[in-house]
Amino acid sequence: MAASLEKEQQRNQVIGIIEEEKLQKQESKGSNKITRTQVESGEGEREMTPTAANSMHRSGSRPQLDVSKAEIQGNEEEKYPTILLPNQSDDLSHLALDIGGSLIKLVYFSRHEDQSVDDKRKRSVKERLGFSKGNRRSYPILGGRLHFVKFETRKINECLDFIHSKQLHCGGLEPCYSDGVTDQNGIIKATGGGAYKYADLFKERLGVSLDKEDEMDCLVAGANFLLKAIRHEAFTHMEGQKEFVQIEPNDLFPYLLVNIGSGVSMIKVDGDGKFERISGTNVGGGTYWGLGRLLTKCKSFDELLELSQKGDNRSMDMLVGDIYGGLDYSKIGLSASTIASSFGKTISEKKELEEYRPEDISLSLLRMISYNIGQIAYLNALRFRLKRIFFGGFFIRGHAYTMDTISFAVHFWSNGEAQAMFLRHEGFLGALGAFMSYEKHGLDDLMVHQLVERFPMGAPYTGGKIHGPPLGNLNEKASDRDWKFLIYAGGLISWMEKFLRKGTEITAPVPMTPLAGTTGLGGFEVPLSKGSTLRSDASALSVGVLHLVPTLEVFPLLADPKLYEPNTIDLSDNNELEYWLTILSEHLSDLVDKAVASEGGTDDAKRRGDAFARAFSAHLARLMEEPSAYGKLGLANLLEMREECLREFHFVDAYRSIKQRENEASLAVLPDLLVELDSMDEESRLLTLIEGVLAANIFDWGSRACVDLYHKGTIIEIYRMSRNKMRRPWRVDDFDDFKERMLGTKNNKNTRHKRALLFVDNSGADIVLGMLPLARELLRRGTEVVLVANSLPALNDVTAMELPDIIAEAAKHCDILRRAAEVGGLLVDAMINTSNSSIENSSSVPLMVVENGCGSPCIDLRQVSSELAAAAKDADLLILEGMGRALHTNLNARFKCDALKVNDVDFDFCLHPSIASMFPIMPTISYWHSLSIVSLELAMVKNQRLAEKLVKGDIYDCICKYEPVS
Ligand SMILES: Nc1ncnc2c1ncn2[C@@H]1O[C@H](COP(=O)(O)OP(=O)(O)OP(=O)(O)O)[C@@H](O)[C@H]1O
Ligand SMILES: CC(C)(CO)[C@@H](O)C(=O)NCCC(=O)O
Ligand SMILES: [Mn+2]
Repeated sequence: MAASLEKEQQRNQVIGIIEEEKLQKQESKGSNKITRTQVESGEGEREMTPTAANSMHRSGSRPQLDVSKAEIQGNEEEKYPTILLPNQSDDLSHLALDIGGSLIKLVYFSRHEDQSVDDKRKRSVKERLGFSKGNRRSYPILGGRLHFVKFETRKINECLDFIHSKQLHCGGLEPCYSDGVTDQNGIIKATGGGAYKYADLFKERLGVSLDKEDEMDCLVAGANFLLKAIRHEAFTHMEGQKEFVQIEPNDLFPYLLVNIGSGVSMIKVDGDGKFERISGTNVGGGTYWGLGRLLTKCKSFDELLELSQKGDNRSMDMLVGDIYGGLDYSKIGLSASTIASSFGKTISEKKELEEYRPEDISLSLLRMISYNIGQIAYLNALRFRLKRIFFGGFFIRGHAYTMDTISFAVHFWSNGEAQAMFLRHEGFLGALGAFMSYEKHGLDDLMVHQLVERFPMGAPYTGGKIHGPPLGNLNEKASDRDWKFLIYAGGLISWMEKFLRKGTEITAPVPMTPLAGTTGLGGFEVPLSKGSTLRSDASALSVGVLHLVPTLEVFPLLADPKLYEPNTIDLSDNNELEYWLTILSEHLSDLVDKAVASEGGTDDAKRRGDAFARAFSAHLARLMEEPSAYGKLGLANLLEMREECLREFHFVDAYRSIKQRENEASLAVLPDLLVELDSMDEESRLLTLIEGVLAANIFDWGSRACVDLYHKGTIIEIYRMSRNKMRRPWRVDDFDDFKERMLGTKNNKNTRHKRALLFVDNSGADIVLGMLPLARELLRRGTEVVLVANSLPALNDVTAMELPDIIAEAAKHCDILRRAAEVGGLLVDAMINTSNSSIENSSSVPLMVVENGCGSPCIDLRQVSSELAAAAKDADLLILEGMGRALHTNLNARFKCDALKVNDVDFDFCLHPSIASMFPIMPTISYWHSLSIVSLELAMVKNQRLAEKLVKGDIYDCICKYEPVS
């Protein structure tokens, strides 16, 4: 009863919105009242320019934004003011379809509320730094997520159910009434033959019209978008080796696009919207699947492909050797193992179909078709002198052997001149292109740094909504079947329940990469069937959800964003990967304990903790088997995945209570520390401050060795112990040079820095006793300080949200901090003692807090928050603290201003050979000299065995490295 009442209310709301919008439209026809808003939002174009040739067609086809009550936010004089759409549903979704002969591909967009609240801190930062988000566009930016899903065309009903269950056909407005009531959002972009064939079915079942977009247009638009906007979208695949390539957007054209769907289209692409379909072949994916099904009685495409992995085509194919009595035909370059005639061997034998192994049939067929397509592609590339060939379409299905075969053909016939490349979103080109044909999505001018790809780590849907593929896909093949189950169960059974049931079945997935030896001159060897099972559906996990975050920006102080590589460690080295995967898996149980405790240790929390552990281990196992399963992976991505996985299992902040406890304990001793510091002269104070940063950075819950320490002593004991160990000279000790830059020499007083950005790391002692006192020193010297902290929790890192309270507490004991925080607008709410007796100079530089835009212990400076980007504009000193931000990432980053990197190096994360080796042999990073960069490396080594072995030092050794401008 209650439910139906609620439904009715919602329905009235929806109708209310629609009615209101109609009203607004009528109004706008009669007067110019809201035209500005309309023009800015893109909606106005339709109303204002009815004469434009195709405006009728195009405007009608666009899912509409609800612009009722729209108002300009912020300054009217701004060139591109942000428009607030109070009535626009946050869940506005757009859906586009590519309905092919074999598969239906869906790309849909879901908008998610900006989780960060627009709090006082944010507003004051905005005021002070003078920026407003989203000033790049003249219409509201659609931040949200792009999801990729596919269904078999023969099971179109499942697709319709899916769309219906998620209300994708009506812009995500909930609830949507397809039974008779069709709202104005009932138009969906669609491409592929099915856009024609199934138009009536969509109308009938969902009440929507399909707006047809040309298939070739869409393929090209999708490919161009992916190649320009997604980092490492393309890769080569030769002899089992996958290598990601980054192509410069201005060096992309011309190329040949070969889309291997049911049939094959070959398109010469010369630019955006500039292309020609130069060829095609009817021998394609449909041929393999169709013939294969008839010949092997396989029930699914994957089953057929899986069979091929155990096949030996020599029983089917006639080889050169079969014809030449075992000899090569070397005169024309054919080895005995070259296939002379696919399936040719079967003519000379008196065997019936049943007497052949289905495995061999499948392999023979796969090779015949892949090789043929590769060869035709090559010939067409030759016709137009195209060097690059990109292969898309779901025939490829991320299957190593298929890609190797195609690559071999291209390489062999072109003598290495042409290169075959594959796309991670292989089969979604057309659907993406259709999606992009909605105007004013702004998708076409989204830039690389505004897209973040995330893999659903275990939670197929949260809050009752499906966000990604179901869990079963981790090692289950029947993805489509699962979808159905989940849709119907959606809301009734939580995904967690399902996971817990499924969890026991999750095992390390089986590899599908045949290793070396697949190809050889003039022919192929039999694939090494290392694994007998085919990996779960490629689209399920090889392609993540694309998060569109229009507010992300490239950190403006990067010397050269093109050369910037955040990850210090290259995980494409298998030993590295193995080392880090092991570390993460060893940390897991400890992390789960923390996570469960953070949620009060309830039964529910325990179950989720258990599920999280299983999901994350499964991902680690998967990566161990197939390192490039998630595209090009850096350590930063790996660490972020862990945090994301926690969040998916609803662990908002696993270290919450630890952080709180440590903050309190540290704040309690802060006054004493400040008194101690104030009694020192400038020089010893600076040294003590740097020691303090190093010592306090010992509180790192990412490190095993440190975690063990915490069980043995109080925070303050450990901190004191840590500081007492700071005996100089440190293992590497350039402190004096740094001091000179800060304090100058007797004859030469150095100028102060204008603004320092301090990238802070952990909560507790690290921030309170380490970084805050350092910030205070800079403030005292007249340098503005911006504390840069995480947007979301990660390990025990302090977040931007938490900082104002910590600062307010600290400010109670310190006038310098208090004034600066006041000026920086951080103390609006805080109840602090306002007696300003002893400080004579009332003009203070501000202390500010900005969020960095990420939720991981590492930071990719190509994708930072607009706050940080704005704060960076006037900064002339950078201090990067902690191993995540200054070591795992950004160790090699080059900046446009002075940079000070403060790392502690701890056992688990940092003393891996690759990193440790950077410290004893400092010249390896000597190229810093060539830039105007001042950097200081401060490191503490926290493992005896490794310290001895690798740095020839002792546990808790410190490294302080400073490089002055040359
Ligand atoms: N789960 C699957 N079910 C069916 N076919 C699959 C599957 N996975 C991969 N394939 C292969 O992918 C092909 C379809 O690829 P794709 O979706 O790119 O083409 P399509 O759009 O359906 O076809 P066309 O563009 O020719 O109309 C199939 O013919 C088959 O070879
Ligand atoms: C007919 C299409 C374009 C449908 O996607 C595709 O299946 C295809 O390109 N087939 C090959 C037709 C040919 O050029 O021989
Ligand atoms: Mn197609």
